[in-house]
Amino acid sequence: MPSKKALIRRPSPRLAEGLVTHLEREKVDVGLAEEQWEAYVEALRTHGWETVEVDPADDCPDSVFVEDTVVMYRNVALIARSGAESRRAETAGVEEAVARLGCSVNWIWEPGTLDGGDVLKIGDTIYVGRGGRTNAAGVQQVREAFEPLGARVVPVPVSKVLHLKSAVTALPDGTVIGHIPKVDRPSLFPRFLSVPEEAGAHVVLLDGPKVLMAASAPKTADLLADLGYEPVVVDISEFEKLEGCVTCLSVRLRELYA
Ligand SMILES: NC(=O)NCCC[C@H](N)C(=O)O
Repeated sequence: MPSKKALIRRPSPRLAEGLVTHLEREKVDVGLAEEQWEAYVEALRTHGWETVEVDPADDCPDSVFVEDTVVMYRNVALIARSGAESRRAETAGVEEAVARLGCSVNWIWEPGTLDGGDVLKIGDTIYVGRGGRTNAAGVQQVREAFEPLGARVVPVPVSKVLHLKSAVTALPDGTVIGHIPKVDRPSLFPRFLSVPEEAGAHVVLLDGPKVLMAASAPKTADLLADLGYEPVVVDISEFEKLEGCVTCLSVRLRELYA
């Protein structure tokens, strides 16, 4: 029976100092962000995910975006090396957490850079965004880490948004969804569905037809409901001000041996 564990990390009190690259900086309400984070975690739990809290990294403003620190494939945790130097200290606590869960641990090494937000797995295909945070050496190291385990790595250019998964994610049947103005090459994906909102491109697969989505994409939620999915909606406005989305607040671990 596959495990359903999800790594999460409590927001830093310095969250408001988080990086912004493609957006104008807006004031972040840290108290509201904490409430939104609790509701996000509760939504995961309600749908059967056991949440595993990584030790907080209070000095790292962006540490809540735990997805960027590690990529899981089967039982292997590949510890990222962020393209943003200010985020590199975040990995220490994550490394401890995945080791405690019994994962094999591997690392992206210099000169490679990789943010987990650039990695989209669909079955054994691993799309890796080559953009502002992930370089060619990072892509190559993902190949070397995971292709011997049976994965196929497909590099994808990313120029319009922070990460690949800011542009596209995938529905339970593997259809890739994205908001066309933000996707560099939709034709790289075998099945692509365009959605009407940028935030509509972000779904976390919860269970069967249930998909976790942001409240900022109501038209996409309607579209997906019309296609037979069951959107579970959370408000993550304070994280969106820092270019975060629903995917980046957790790392789901589905194939642990323990
Ligand atoms: N995977 C993600 O979408 N992560 C969001 C990271 C946002 C953070 N402010 C950053 O710029 O790194």
